[in-house]
Amino acid sequence: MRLRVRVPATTANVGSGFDCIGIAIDWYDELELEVRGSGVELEVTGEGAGQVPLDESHLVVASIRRGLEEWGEGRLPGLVLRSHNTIPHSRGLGSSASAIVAGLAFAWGIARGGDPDRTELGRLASLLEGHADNAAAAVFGGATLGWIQDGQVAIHELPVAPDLRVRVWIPEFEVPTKGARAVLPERISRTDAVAQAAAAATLVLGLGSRPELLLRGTTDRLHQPFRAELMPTSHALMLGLRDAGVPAAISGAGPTVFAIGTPEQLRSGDSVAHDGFVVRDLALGHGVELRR
Ligand SMILES: Nc1ncnc2c1ncn2[C@@H]1O[C@H](COP(=O)(O)OP(=O)(O)OP(=O)(O)O)[C@@H](O)[C@H]1O
Ligand SMILES: N[C@@H](CCO)C(=O)O
Repeated sequence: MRLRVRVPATTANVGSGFDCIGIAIDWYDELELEVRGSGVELEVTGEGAGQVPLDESHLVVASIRRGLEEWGEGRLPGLVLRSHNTIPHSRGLGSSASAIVAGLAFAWGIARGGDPDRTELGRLASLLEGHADNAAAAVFGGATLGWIQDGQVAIHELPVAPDLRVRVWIPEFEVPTKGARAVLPERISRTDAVAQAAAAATLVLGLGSRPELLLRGTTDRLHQPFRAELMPTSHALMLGLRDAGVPAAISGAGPTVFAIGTPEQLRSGDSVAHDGFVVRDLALGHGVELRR
């Protein structure tokens, strides 16, 4: 059996939607899987090559195993996995969620065949990742609202106006998500909670049909201020872009800076200095694809 998976990069939080709003972007990892013989053989090219493990602890292989426990017989068959990675790791572009979603899509193909049930894929991917924002977007594509509460996963696709585009500013340095979560406070004030809820609702309106609300909708009091010390140059760039009118936020747990808006809104940041960052203009992405 041979299977192929194409899985998008994602940005999470989008400022106000911490741990619940995610957006897929048209930037993909491509993976091929051959089910044969015994043992696990891995070939990794591109991002993470020489860094990710080449045994069963590899995140894609571990996710295949987990998916087979859930949907199949549980036993990991002999595998040859070729992973062509373009999504940078630990930069806030959802590489770990993409790897988990890819592994689960393969598991579905092995155990069940046919198109994956996206709700089921999103549920398990969110639980494996620990939060649903990147995982939901990687599974469904476009923009999603996804969260985990009391062990239950809820995912809804969000409407996005067709003229919205994405720009990312990617630095060389990495910030592992684990470390970026460790600096977050356990509690926030009621004032901040109200501001965050209002901003997240405003973000949904902005994405759907009112781009002039995106600048307000991408404000945040829950994570970005506390993570600034881990990524001072990203934080300064994000603030500079916002001063110029660009709806910018830290992408996921950082350190990439992300903006979504009309082409005109994104152009308003063209003169903001961004030394040390590589800029990419992108569209929204499709959800994971599984092919034979
Ligand atoms: N394609 C992949 N294959 C194997 N392991 C991967 C792959 N992509 C990511 N990983 C693992 O996930 C780690 C990166 O996960 P981490 O959560 O720190 O960052 P991220 O997912 O890129 O960013 P964010 O969650 O902020 O969007 C890598 O160091 C690697 O261990
Ligand atoms: N919502 C997550 C995204 C990173 O995976 C965070 O900000 O920690």
